[in-house]
Amino acid sequence: MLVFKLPDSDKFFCTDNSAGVSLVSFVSFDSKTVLDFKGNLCEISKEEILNLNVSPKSKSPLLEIAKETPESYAHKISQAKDFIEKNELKKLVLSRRKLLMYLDIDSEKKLSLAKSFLKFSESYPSAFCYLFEKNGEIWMGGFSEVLGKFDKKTNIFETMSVAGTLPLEENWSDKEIEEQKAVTDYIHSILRKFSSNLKVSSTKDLISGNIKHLKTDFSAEINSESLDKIISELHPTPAVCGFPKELCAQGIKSIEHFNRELYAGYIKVETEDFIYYFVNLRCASFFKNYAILFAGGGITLKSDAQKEWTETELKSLAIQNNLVFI
Ligand SMILES: C=C(O[C@@H]1C=C(C(=O)O)C=C[C@H]1O)C(=O)O
Repeated sequence: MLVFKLPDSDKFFCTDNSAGVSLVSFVSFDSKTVLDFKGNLCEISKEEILNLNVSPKSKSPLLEIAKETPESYAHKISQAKDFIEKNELKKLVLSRRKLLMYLDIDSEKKLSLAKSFLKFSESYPSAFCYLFEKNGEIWMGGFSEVLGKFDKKTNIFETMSVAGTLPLEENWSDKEIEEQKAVTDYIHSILRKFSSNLKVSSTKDLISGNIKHLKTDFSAEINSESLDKIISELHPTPAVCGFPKELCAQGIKSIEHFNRELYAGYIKVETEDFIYYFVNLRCASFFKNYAILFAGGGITLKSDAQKEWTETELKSLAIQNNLVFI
């Protein structure tokens, strides 16, 4: 079962499981896992979504997940800074998992994932939002960061550099500006190999609920045969990993000590006119009595551990604030 909504659209879609095509695929952060959803895309109403029976069955081994605290995260941030210094990097994106026990919230009520998905979709109209259940796993997520959007008719490829995070009322500092520039420079260096007419926008604010990011848009005419290569070169961008990517992915693994799974991977969606690749952020996996929320942020030598913790707390509220218990 999969339901999703495209950015700036109020229509919901599902896949009909028919054999042959797979128009939606989830690719993990390390690109090793690909979850294909079979069938054509069909519109689905809110009423039909509410009738879906999506309830987590499995209990994941809770004890394996050490509880992250501001102190333990500060220690990881200092390890990330050592790694940045030693390897002369611009940034490294560190993340954490937040455990949310439903029973702690309200023991009388039950989580409704269908209602939560609809509320989440309403709260983030410009985001790609999804909810799926496959092979006993349930994930929900959504964000407006696009790794790629390819127009099949015009061969125009669009992408964006999104990084830097602050609460809405705060002003940008050099830390966020440098952090986002590292992503912009990286995307630029790849796209210019594939297109001679690359257009780059000015940098603007991207508002996402209670926080904002810096965003630069790219547009380029490409050869359709280059599409897969462009995506594999772009992913993971320094918005979710770092540069050079293999070294940074190794550093992240040794500091974070968990498998990111689908978090910070991407979701490929093919429609009649476009092929989209959405960055899988602001997401969570759901179990019988708790959810694991994933959130991270770019670390530079200028990072303040307390602010980085707050950033992950604010990011995890995208999911947390939209959970509906009935
Ligand atoms: C890593 C995440 O977000 C990414 C990292 C950002 C940052 O470092 O400021 C901002 C937006 C996203 O590109 C996340 O939401 O977990």
